[in-house]
Amino acid sequence: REDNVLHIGGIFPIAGEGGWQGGQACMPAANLALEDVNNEKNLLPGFTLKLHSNDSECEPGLGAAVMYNLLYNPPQKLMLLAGCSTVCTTVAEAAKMWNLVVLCYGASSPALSDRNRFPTLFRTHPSATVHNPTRIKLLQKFGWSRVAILQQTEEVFISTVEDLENRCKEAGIEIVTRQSFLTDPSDAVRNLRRQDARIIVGLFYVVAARRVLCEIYLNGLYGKSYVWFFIGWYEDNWFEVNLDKEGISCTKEQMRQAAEGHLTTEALMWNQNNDTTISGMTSEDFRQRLNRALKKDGYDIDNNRYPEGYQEAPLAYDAVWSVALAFNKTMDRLSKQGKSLKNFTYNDKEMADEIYSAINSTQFIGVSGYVAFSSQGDRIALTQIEQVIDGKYAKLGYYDTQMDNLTWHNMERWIGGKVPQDRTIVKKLL
Ligand SMILES: CC1(C)CO[C@@H](CC(=O)O)CN1
Repeated sequence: REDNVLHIGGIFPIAGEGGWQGGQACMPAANLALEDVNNEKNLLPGFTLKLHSNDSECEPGLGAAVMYNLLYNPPQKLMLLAGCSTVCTTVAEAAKMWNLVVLCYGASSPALSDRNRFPTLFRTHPSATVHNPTRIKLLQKFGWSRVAILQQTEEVFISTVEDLENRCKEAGIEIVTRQSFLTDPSDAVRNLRRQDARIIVGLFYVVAARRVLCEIYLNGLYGKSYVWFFIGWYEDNWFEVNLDKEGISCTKEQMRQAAEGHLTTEALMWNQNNDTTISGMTSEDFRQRLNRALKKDGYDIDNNRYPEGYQEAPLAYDAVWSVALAFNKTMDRLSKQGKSLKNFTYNDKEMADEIYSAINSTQFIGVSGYVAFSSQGDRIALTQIEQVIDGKYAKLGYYDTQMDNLTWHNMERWIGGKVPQDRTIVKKLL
């Protein structure tokens, strides 16, 4: 029935070039979740959740236009889903004027962890700072107290490095130098060599990573005396592809040599164990269903032709479940006051606060793992550590920051057969 529908808005980055077109897989994932929550008989009984979506192309201006269209065209929306850090920043900063919760399934920018600027923002996508406690844990595990930082001057990496520097200070780890570059890393890498950097944390997008790796090779900053920390969400063979297209002067073999042994950290986005999640599926069941849906959309999954955002699809699926569970909780509370969500209007602050507190306390086992939000609305997530061994990524372990628990498989391999030192050891001549 038309009047028993709860409407939400969805802003997905699909077309366009700049940024992350993750809506290609995240929108189908969100639609699968809508199907599932609406089939869940004891969830929002008597009501149907409906998603009204449009494409932001990961452009904040277009994202704002999509938001206004969703808000100024009936039916009344109860909250907004959005992806891309730039779009979420714009939408979440404006949404408070309509008392709307914004749930971001694809936004990693640390700047979004700010309740003053974004009072109604929640995200199922962890902040990029989630890597930092893991980096510190690994530095401590291998006894490295002298590190260098190499970063690309992009907002997300600038704020991540600030968080990392604070954590290094707290842990008594010296940052011997912090080098940054916009597009050409050659000077920055040469400066690392001059400062005798041995343990280096690198923060850059994947195209810049290939340029850095070739400079590492040319400057000899690789092998048994060096350890590099890279970001783990590049594609697995990132250091062997696009070399001609991007004008990389190193050969595939040289890139492999430079890449051997580096460590990576990344947030876990797919539930790692065989948990039966709140949807009744395991994450592998979800993968099969998503693949079928994407094949229907024309993606040649069997030949590894994945849409962008495949990695983050569980975050979009769980975002819709978060909304349904929060609305369910809110409906129960409101019915005791003789009210209903279907009467929500944009200036109903009380009802907006009910929705906010319901989502704030939402926790469940999803296909992306345990879903819960910090007081800043950030996703609480596990991180995974890998190392390139013989040219392939091997899983070294996982870190649960909340519990300070490192699960380690003792698989790591060092080129020199022992843990590299974080500085040149000058032997005292007797
Ligand atoms: C892990 C990544 C690729 C980080 O950027 C996110 C997009 C964004 O923050 O704009 C999507 N997920």
